Amino acid sequence: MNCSCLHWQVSVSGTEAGAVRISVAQTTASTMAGKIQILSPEQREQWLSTLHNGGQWVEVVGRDAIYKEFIFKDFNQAFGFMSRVALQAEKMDHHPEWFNVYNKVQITLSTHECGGLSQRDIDLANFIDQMSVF
Ligand SMILES: C[C@H](O)[C@H](O)[C@H]1CNC2=NC(N)=NC(=O)C2=N1
Repeated sequence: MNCSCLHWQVSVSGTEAGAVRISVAQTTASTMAGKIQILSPEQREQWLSTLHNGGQWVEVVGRDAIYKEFIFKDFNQAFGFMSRVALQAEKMDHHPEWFNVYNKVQITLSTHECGGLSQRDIDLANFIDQMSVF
């Protein structure tokens, strides 16, 4: 399996009565080196409430993702912004879910690999915010 967010530690031990005890515990993603980790509640709260977040990314209800709407002067500006974001997304191998009508761009970020928010979403969100002001 390629998803690395949930890790289950299964241990099997004998009991005095001869039965087998199986205990299952969820371990933290941070024990798995090199895999993308889902953000902790503290990390997401910290980012969502800091100035790095232009203040307008919001958590999606019912899904572990963040969302923001951008309004530009016209389609030309909106599409220029999308082009810059697209190039960076491809470089990062991390792509937004987005919707565009004329001067409006709605963006949702989440990480498929772990089924939720990761540092990659925060990094891409920070880049997107930088690209939205010109
Ligand atoms: C197979 C490919 O590497 C993955 O699907 C990449 C591409 N773009 C991606 N984009 C996003 N948002 N999350 C991912 O986990 C992701 N993974």
